[in-house]
Amino acid sequence: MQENTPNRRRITVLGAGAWGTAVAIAVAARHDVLLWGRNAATMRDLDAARDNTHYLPGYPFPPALQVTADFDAAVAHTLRDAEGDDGLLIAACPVAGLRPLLESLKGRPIPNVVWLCKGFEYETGLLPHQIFAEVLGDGIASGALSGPSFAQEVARGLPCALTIASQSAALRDCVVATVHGGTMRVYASDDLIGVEVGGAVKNVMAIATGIADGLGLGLNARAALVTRGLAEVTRLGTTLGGNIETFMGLTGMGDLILTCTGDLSRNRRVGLGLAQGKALATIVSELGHVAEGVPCAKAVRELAARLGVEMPITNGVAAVLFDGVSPQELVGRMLARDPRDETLNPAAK
Ligand SMILES: NC(=O)c1ccc[n+]([C@@H]2O[C@H](COP(=O)([O-])OP(=O)(O)OC[C@H]3O[C@@H](n4cnc5c(N)ncnc54)[C@H](O)[C@@H]3O)[C@@H](O)[C@H]2O)c1
Ligand SMILES: O=P(O)(O)OC[C@H](O)CO
Repeated sequence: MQENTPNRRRITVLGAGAWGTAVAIAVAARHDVLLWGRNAATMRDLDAARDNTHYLPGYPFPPALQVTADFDAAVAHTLRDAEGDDGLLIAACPVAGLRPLLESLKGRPIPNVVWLCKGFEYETGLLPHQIFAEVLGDGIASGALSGPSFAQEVARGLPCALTIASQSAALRDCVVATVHGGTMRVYASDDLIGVEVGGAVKNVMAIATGIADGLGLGLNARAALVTRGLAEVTRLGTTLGGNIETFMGLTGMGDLILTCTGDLSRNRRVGLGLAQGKALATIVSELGHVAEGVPCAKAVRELAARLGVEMPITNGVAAVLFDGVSPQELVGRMLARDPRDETLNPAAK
């Protein structure tokens, strides 16, 4: 196997949830990593235990991973060093936290920035790269790192393939040189829209598949839902300007398959809980983690309605989450829909 030995780089991960912690553990095999979290008491616990007992218990921190609640120190860790090398700043918060996090970076001399969150902003319907542009403009090399990746498997060092999407070739090269290697493969793309839409809408499809599986509708129904879900993701993504090819890749079909079928998915577990008749508030509180598909279902329903894009599965999930429609009623509605041609944008018969 070909060895990949990148230069040692200073990396800061902003956000100490499950995914930020897993990525920090993975990159600390080859780099000097600082993991920042906003709660000082929690970060002291992590430091003492050398384990994220709150969000990702059972995966000991490697020696090159340090933790802090000091935001200034966390950002300064990635500043250009005496040799002229820039560090890498990784934003690992949920979509809801991205705007405030980026606001707190304003006016600082920051280097390359990558975000890991998957969704549309609830209030604005914006994708993460659009939030970044609104807050920090286009003078900083930035991009989305996305793809099929459960935190627990990455923290265990199991193989995983991700995509770095950015308009900046230098940023893409930097992330590939830094993160690719060992058990981690990183592919590059310039299709930010396609990559971000795939990562966002698959979470809604995972809730739908969780509902179907929880109701015992069978493997045929699951395959149909994932496939029609991919058509729906692709329809919205191409309307927004994404490249159709991207939806067949890691951040499209790849992440859709993983999240719809893997029981480690928090979004799939939301759907399973809904099928059991649990209230959304109960499911979310039992989960103890973010389920991006919940706010995303509402944001995507509104966006698709504005754009005139047909998204029946998303609309159905949003109806169960927010309008009091029961999972059983949703199944009836989906099966009663009029027939369609199996093209991307069919005319109603
Ligand atoms: N867990 C995974 O396997 C995984 C994999 C790939 C991508 N992601 C994405 O990464 C993002 C973070 O997921 P996670 O698994 O780390 O979530 P998590 O629920 O495990 O942790 C969320 C972290 O963000 C903080 N947080 C919560 N709400 C916040 C807010 N409004 N503002 C700022 N910080 C906030 C919490 O304190 C916590 O540290 C999500 O967008 C998720 O879709 C997760
Ligand atoms: O646990 P979920 O449903 O948030 O999914 C985690 C990752 O996005 C899978 O790639």
